[in-house]
Amino acid sequence: MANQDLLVYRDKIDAIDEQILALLSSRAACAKAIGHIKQNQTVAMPFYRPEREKAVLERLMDMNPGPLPDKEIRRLFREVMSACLALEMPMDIAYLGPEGTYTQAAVLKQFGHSVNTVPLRTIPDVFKAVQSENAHFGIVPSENSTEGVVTHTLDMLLQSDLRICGEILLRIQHNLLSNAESLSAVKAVYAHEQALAQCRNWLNRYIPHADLRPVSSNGKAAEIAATEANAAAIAGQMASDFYGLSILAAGIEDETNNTTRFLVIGNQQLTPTGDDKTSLVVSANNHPGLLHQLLEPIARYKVNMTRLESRPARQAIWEYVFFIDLEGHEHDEKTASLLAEIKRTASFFKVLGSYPVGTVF
Ligand SMILES: O=C(O)C(=O)C[C@]1(C(=O)O)C=C[C@@H](O)C=C1
Repeated sequence: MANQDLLVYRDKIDAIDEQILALLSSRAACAKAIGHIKQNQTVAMPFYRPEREKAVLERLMDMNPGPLPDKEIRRLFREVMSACLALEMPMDIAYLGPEGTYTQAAVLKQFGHSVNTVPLRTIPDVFKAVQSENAHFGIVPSENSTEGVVTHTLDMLLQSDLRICGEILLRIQHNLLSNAESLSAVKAVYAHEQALAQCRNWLNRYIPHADLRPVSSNGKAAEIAATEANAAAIAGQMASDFYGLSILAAGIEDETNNTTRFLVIGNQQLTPTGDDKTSLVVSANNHPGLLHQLLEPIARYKVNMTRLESRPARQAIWEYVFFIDLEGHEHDEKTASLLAEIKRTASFFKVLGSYPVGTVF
């Protein structure tokens, strides 16, 4: 009898799948039509519209009746839009490699699996690929749990004409990946030194006998663990799939809730979504109270500053440049007048981009 019920539900699922397929095909046809419209404009119209994608995903999560959790709805529709965008324009996305790193996971979280991902060796290489139009967008770490603030990215943003077109927040889960039979068989653990530091308590407790070996990236660690007997790597789920390693232990970080931030860099100006951030870089001749003078308008406008970073300036005329993230879009009225005030006091002022606030999902 139970089996009979099961068959009834399978029949229902078959019928529903047919409807989903028909609907997906209609959706894809609409995306193709949008692609033609975009292609036929006299003024170039961007194919990738992160602000629209954000609105689509949020609307569906708000409407979600269950039982699928919002996170799964987001993931499924993320992939639907990724496939639709690929019909309009196949996207090449450059990122800081190697494959299997958290940066690659960030690419897939933002763009889905239907893009062509291009791993590059350095952050300047990623900027160059986008600048020379060898890639549509680039993904670089900004504040990385494995490197802290990524100063290279800040330096490149200062020099380059590219803009920040998005931020990607990724919850980092460290796993112990290995082909060893068991934890007791693991003789060496490879990882970026920060990942080793973040898992220290767990490593001391469960594999105190293992030799800890820092390497340049967690992707590199996984590559070594895939070939060396009884070696393990600390890396994300992606690396386990990519290098064919088993997850010997999942979620081994001492501090859970570990989120890192990546930036999407490109040539695109995005329109406001109502929930945006603006990144800028400012400097002025050094004098007592300089920072206060630059920041005072932000307090007066009651705008939230989500980040402040100072970097030694390359040119000697300014000693420091300040990287500031604010809530709001440069084309919002309030943000625009705040930016105009900051610009008046600064001798150097550059908006790096206005883009939708990222979600941790
Ligand atoms: O609305 C658009 O402009 C589309 O191109 C459609 C669509 C989608 O599939 O919903 C696809 C790609 C864009 O990045 C945004 C949305």
